Amino acid sequence: MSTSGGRKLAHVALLPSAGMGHLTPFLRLAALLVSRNVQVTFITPHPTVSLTESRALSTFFASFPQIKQKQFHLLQAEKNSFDPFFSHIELIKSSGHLLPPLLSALTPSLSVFITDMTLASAVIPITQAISLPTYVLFTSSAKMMTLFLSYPALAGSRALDDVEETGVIKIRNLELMPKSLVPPPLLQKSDNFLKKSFMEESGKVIGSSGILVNTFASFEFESLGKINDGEVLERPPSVVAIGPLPPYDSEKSRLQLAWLDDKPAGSVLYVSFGSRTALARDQIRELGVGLIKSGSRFVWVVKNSIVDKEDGQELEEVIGHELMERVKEKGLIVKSWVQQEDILSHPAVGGFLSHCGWNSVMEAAWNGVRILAWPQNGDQKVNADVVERIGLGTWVRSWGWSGEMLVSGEEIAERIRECMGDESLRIQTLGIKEDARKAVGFGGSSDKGLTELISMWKQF
Ligand SMILES: O=c1ccn([C@@H]2O[C@H](COP(=O)(O)OP(=O)(O)O[C@H]3O[C@H](CO)[C@@H](O)[C@H](O)[C@H]3O)[C@@H](O)[C@H]2O)c(=O)[nH]1
Repeated sequence: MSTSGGRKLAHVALLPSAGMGHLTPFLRLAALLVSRNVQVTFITPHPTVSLTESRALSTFFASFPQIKQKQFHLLQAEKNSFDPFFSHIELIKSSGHLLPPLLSALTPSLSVFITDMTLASAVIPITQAISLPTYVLFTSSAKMMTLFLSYPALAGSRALDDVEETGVIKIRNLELMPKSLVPPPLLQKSDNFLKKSFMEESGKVIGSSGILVNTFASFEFESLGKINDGEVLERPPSVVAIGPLPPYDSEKSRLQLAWLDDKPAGSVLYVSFGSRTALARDQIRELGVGLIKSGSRFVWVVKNSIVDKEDGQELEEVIGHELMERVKEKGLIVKSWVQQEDILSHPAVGGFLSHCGWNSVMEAAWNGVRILAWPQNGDQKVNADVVERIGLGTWVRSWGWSGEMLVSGEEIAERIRECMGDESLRIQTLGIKEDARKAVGFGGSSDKGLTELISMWKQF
């Protein structure tokens, strides 16, 4: 705790997990806290997995000199998972014992620590040992949180065995969750990273001082209400919706937008599957065919490998010469990192073909851009379900999980036409944008939630 003009300031340290899907909400939260007169120390696991993460960190610290950066040098470890981001999460966790000296060297002493839900089991025992109140930032939806918090209990009962027969999961007093929404690794008998992570982290998150979640009350009213009313766990930690976490100024580059500038309002479809999802080569090509046949204008971000450092191929090699030429007639196609916020906030952009990574969902809500959902992995079907129910977009459930089927260009084109031509969806998404802005605006639900937390932290 420190003082400014005689008033107490809270001092908060943040420790994010691996990948832009986890780093971005932590950076946005740090920026938001600074704007609320909170002193922030940002702990950066070093090295990062992707170049994009290290670039985002450099830009961030250059823009926020008042935020103290502390590098957390990770142990050298063998990669033991097929997914580099999962390996890195393991590495951060196994380096956890290096945190105490780093934390005790921080001045003034910390009021609160905030970490990611994927790191809770390594961090919370350490921070509890030094009586440091620790919160978890849940970077996915509140609906996904219902599954996350109840998973150990489900795994300990017959619920997961019965799912093959019943086709649904029953989480205490909640509406039944169809098996088709649940990430398949969570239902496998064999051990895997996600299952292990849900088992280990969930219990520790339950013992945290509270959970912050990047969503807002009117968007996920039911899930938030059920968690806080004790209908998921008998005694849940308090869950506070603080989203959508707004982008900070230096996230905007305004570099790539010339192509969009002369396009009619709402006429362009933005196509991206987030920071770590590469479609199979044949699916990428069918998607290209679909985009052309849809007749829509588009900006398409092609991703060919999970980690950017490993992608040495040229765009033309990935999508083929002929398709490349045809695509150029109607669209802008890129194979590098784009500033998604620049694109989604551009008036020409009216639709988003998205995998429904939760940050992308919140960014679409923030900008009032309708989603055509094409979830691929993990939490993304649960998120797509939220999107569809609230009226932010449409979802073709039959497209399945990544790699389950090859979705034809013809089918993709038809769905794009439907989504982009849906006037009522356009109007609904504008209403959601208003609600999103209200939630974080002065006196809004997320604003109030964060304000209350900060005043409590000042007392710690
Ligand atoms: O070229 C790009 C690609 C992505 N982004 C940004 O990167 C973030 C990506 O996050 P998200 O949309 O959530 O997707 P993933 O990168 O796939 O995120 C991972 O983390 C999320 C949060 O836990 C989960 O919901 C996802 O399923 C998981 O894959 C967003 O802020 C995007 O705006 C860009 O700015 N430019």
